[in-house]
Amino acid sequence: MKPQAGHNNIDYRHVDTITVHNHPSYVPRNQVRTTANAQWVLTDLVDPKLIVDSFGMPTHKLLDPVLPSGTAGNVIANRLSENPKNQVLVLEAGGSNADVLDIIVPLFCTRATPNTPQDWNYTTTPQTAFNGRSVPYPRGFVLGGTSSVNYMVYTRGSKEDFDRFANVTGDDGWSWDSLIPYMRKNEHFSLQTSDHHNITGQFNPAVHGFDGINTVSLAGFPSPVDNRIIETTTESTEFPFNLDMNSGYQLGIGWGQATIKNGSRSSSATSYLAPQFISRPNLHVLLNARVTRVIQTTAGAFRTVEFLQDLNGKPFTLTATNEVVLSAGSIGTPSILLHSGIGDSATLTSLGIKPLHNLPSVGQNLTDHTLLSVAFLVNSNNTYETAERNATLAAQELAQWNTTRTGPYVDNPVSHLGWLRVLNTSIFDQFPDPAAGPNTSHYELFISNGLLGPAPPTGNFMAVSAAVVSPAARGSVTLSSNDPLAAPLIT
Ligand SMILES: Cc1cc2nc3c(=O)[nH]c(=O)nc-3n(C[C@H](O)[C@H](O)[C@H](O)COP(=O)(O)OP(=O)(O)OC[C@H]3O[C@@H](n4cnc5c(N)ncnc54)[C@H](O)[C@@H]3O)c2cc1C
Repeated sequence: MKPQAGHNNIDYRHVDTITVHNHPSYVPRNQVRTTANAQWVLTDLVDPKLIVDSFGMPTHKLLDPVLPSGTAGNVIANRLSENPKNQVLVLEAGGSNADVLDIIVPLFCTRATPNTPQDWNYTTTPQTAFNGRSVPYPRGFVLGGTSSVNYMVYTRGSKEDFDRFANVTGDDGWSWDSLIPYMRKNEHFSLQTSDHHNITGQFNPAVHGFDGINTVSLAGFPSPVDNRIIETTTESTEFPFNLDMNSGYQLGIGWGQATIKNGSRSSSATSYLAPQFISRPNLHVLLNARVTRVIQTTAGAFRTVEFLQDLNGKPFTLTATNEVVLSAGSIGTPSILLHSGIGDSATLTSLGIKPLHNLPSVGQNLTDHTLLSVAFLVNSNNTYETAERNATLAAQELAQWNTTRTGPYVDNPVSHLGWLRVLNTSIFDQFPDPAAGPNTSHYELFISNGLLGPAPPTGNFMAVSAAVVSPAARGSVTLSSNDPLAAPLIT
């Protein structure tokens, strides 16, 4: 399936150091710079140490990387623009996140994807393990990227996960101890929930940050399954209670934490590009700008970005005087690199793309946590399905959310989480344990008082969704052609 074309409304906010020629809808705000080749000019971007790609790993040094605006991209844009000397431009292929109810109301997160205007609407190639089916592979196509469409569950990796990054990279900067200050710096843990309930015993304050930009909160509306889940943890050794699964030790069952602020989604667009930040004169955002390539400016340096605003129109280019940060996510980043001639040279040549840098690992080792939602029929009518089938009740609950930010719509559907390991470990006599260590889970459970998705005509449900969080399988992102608008092959 092809990615969606998006809208062609252009949102130029405070673009004051950039010149655009031949673009009828652009009216520069104040300072205009004219360049001989009619390109856009930016100044002073980026501390390379801050650059991360979609896996949270450093981007390839070749690209000291203008910013696609995803979850990571907006964080970097915010941090860089703290320095008034840096002029930062964020380019986003999708549209604005503002006023899109399905990506604001937490309970509506299951409607945000797949097959919506805010989704790239990718599908995988036919998967042998799925009996030849191809499945949706959602990615946010909107300001804030996937943080604008995800389920908002706030989870850090385990200490062992981060320490493994440090070992693999040989860079202690990726260890848990090195990164925890940054996790705190990101986080504004809210001590107040929408229903003002007592949150003592539902999290561990010692492991959180309270002064950051991205709000994290506990549920603000009680779920009918709350007590039963907590009772299970006292009755079963298989499912022990964990006060805070974000402490570095993740095993057990505990209360869900979510990137929700006052009953609304906190994405990297609403937090890191909030009004107090987007009003900075040196932070600029351009929507509906589809990057097609980065272009080599001098040997080994790619400082020019090519992008389209009209998918059938002529491309624009802009050149950063310092560097370009490529943060287009786990699918977008390798796609752009490959179309730019950075990848396996032989494969690129066979597609008619001129190879510029032989880097066979680009697009390889795609790792993801496959999730399957398991539904249980329940004999209660107090589940999400009831309101979904009753338009009057749904309208009342939405009105309650709208006026008071209370009621069931303030939360995502995941009340509790479990991080667990397979019980029968004899399989690891034959295969290496893919988890980072003995205190790191193999699978994650998301517990919800209803289905994660549209309600069928009858029945009430409880869902326990399972995600494989230490997968052994690896996939890839490759190109089907040299057309940068063609969807990549996700295998
Ligand atoms: C349905 C779903 C639910 C999820 N739920 C959770 C959850 O509850 N908790 C959790 O921790 N994680 C969750 N995730 C995963 C998490 O949201 C992502 O891993 C994370 O947001 C990725 O961030 P990123 O910065 O790497 O990429 P993204 O946030 O995807 O950012 C990439 C950005 O680049 C833009 N872009 C891409 N290509 C181009 C181009 N050519 N030109 C211009 N712009 C481009 C995209 O439009 C996007 O804005 C979920 C993911 C999905 C799909």
